[in-house]
Amino acid sequence: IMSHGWGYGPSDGPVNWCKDFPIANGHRQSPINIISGQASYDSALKPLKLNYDPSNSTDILNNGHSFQVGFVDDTDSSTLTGGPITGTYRLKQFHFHWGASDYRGSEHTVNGIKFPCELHLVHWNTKYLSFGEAASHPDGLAVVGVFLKLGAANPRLQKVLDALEAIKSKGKQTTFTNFDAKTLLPDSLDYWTYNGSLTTPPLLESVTWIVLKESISVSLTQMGKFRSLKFSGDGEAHCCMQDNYRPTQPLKGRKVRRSFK
Ligand SMILES: NS(=O)(=O)c1ccc(C(=O)N2CCc3cc(O)c(O)cc3[C@H]2c2ccccc2)cc1
Ligand SMILES: [Zn+2]
Repeated sequence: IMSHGWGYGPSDGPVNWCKDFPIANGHRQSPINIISGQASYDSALKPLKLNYDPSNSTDILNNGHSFQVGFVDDTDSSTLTGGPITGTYRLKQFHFHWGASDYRGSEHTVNGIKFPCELHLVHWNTKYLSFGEAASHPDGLAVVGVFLKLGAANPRLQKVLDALEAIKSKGKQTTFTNFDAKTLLPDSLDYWTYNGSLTTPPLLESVTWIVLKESISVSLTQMGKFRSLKFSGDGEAHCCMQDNYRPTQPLKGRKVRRSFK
């Protein structure tokens, strides 16, 4: 895990990231507030194609600022194609951002509305040799964002949440195989898209964001499971993993397109 030095607390949080990562004040930073009435329909946008092979999931890791489920990405077996992107992007990992309360936690917002949680499925452009290489190019990454909305318990989340018992603190990792990430997606793949960045340091401006209009459900109890994780490592002062989201950033003239009428 990269040396942190950054976090979501009062001294190492988003307002201070610009000191070590000046690109924080760049022209294509994420997340943003999506104003639905200002997103223009683009008939040239293709449907999203997500082909995920469940046998590619490998592990689940508490990296000290979220937890992520990793995938083997040495072949084109779990890919994103179509949508606003050209070429083939490989699934590398998915992770979440969430709040300390049910009224915040998502990174993107819609008409100023915050959701309690947001899922990010991270893909990298196979025209580059690796994720790390792709991350330094403007068309290197594509992240699919899915909002989680309070409601009935989501059975498809349960396998992920049950695995959290084993990775409570920073640096903990356990095997996590045969997980079909496609089961986390809503029925509709209608989306908004815009050019942005990683929402965590190094905040690289290399992400084509694809934010789904339809949300998936999460229950209060399931939200409690997210919040049972720790930012801190074993033996360190206990620090609940919550509010691990970056606030929305200025649009700076960017256009948000939508794939749906
Ligand atoms: N929220 S997000 O914009 O969707 C996002 C996507 C990918 C990543 C990511 O996979 N990595 C690799 C692991 C990692 C670990 C860190 O401690 C860290 O500070 C950043 C990351 C990022 C990362 C992406 C690109 C280059 C270096 C690191 C992070 C966030
Ligand atoms: Zn993220």
